[in-house]
Amino acid sequence: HLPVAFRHRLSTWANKLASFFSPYLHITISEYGAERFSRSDLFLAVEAYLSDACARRAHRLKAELGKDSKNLQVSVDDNDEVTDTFKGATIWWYAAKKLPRSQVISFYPGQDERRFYQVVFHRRHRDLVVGSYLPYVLEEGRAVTVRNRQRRLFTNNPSSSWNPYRSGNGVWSHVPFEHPATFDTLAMDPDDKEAIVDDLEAFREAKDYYAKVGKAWKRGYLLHGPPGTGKSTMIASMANFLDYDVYDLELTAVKNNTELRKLFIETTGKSIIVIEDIDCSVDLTGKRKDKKAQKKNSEDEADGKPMLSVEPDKDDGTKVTLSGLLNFIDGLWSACGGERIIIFTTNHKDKLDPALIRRGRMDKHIEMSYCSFEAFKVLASNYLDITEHELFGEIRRLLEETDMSPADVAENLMPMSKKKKRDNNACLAGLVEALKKAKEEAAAAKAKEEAEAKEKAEAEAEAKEAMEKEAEAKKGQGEDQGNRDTTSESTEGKMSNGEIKGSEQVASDN
Ligand SMILES: Nc1ncnc2c1ncn2[C@@H]1O[C@H](COP(=O)(O)OP(=O)(O)OP(=O)(O)O)[C@@H](O)[C@H]1O
Ligand SMILES: [Mg+2]
Repeated sequence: HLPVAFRHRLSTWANKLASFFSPYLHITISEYGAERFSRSDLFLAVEAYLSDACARRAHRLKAELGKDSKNLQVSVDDNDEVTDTFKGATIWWYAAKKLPRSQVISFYPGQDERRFYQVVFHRRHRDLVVGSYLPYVLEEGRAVTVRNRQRRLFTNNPSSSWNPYRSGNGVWSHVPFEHPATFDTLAMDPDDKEAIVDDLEAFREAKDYYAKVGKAWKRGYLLHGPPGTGKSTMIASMANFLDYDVYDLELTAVKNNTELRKLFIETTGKSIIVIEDIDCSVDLTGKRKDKKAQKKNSEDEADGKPMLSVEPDKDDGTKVTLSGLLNFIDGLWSACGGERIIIFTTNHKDKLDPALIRRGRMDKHIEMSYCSFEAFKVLASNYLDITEHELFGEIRRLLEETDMSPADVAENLMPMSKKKKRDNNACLAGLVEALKKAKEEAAAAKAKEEAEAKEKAEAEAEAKEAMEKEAEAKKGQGEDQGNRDTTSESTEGKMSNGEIKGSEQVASDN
């Protein structure tokens, strides 16, 4: 029943009086910061910190299955107090919530309440708390969040459905990342594998080093090799090893370079950005694009309309260009955030533009090749739990002679039959059979190819012979003519002489 102004004044006096007698200071950290739309980073960090470090000391807890979390999150319940100590100072935390005074009926119950944490400490610890304790809480809380989060696999939405005001309609959508591949299950040469693991580990810890040498904290890998040799599996293993999110970028759904840049900006740190089958997904020939632009230019001129500036490399809003992609990986924008790994996969490394895969863009080129014996041993121990067998010798010999992808080898080691019990001998014998068959097929294909080549060569030789004959006939005619007209030396005759010489040489070479 008091007027508002008077009420405010009263509460200010009350606070003043309290602070005169009490030596304690309060800092409030509310859920929604200055930007009303997103939850404050500090609040989330405090929540994570308290649930990790101090929840054991609280009496009232609440358990929730966080949205992006793989396990239960226990945190301090509202209106409870927890105590923390930091460098000898005691700090009290309170969780509380404020209900809005407005009388508006909300569609989403609970949406309107504002939760906040309050940290209370003695006046003499002010500098300590503000200067070191709160930053420490922020850092710890972030680390806890990263540890507890469910890793995610993102894919880009088509730009027609981008809507920044609706959650779930951002530029990326995601599902939990649950690929079980690890470096232990990945079959490849052990030395190569170790080198890759080493490289990844070095990258993860190299924040300061990258800063020192003045490079953006990112690294590019190019995985190349025939189908079924484990390129996608390698990406999953890397993500699991590093504990990173994966952004699977579908280039065909990206309309232009601007969109590509936006997608990049929306990725977070600690992530792997993947473009699979880079040679197939988009036309990256810069030259053809130039031609198109030129054609467009000339059409514009033909219309007689005033021409707007059309630079050859300018993004005309229809396509991702090579230069756009180069900038995506290595331009100024690529330094936003950090701790990103960019991976391209391809079946044909030679089809890629050298600029795209130069060091600095794709720092490490990893070749995934057909199954070697070493790789086979990994598969055998994974699938059959064996490290030795009498058939290994034969398999080694066959693998050296035949190209078989790890995917095919794995398929042979995994008989999918519920009735039959898995029998190692049968599996390995089956693999030997398959290898023999593959070898025969390869030999047959080679023989066929050779026969075709031979046929072709023969046909060519025949054609040449025919040409030779024709030329000779012509020469004969020319000589006849020369005899008739001895005064003028025909240049044609010279040329045909030359031709004959040339073809004679080719024939003799053959
Ligand atoms: N090196 C490997 N180690 C373990 N498993 C493998 C390996 N290579 C292939 N596989 C098995 O074969 C399947 C196909 O492999 P993957 O998808 O990684 O091949 P890829 O190289 O990405 O092929 P593509 O070029 O066609 O995309 C996987 O499910 C995996 O189980
Ligand atoms: Mg693949």
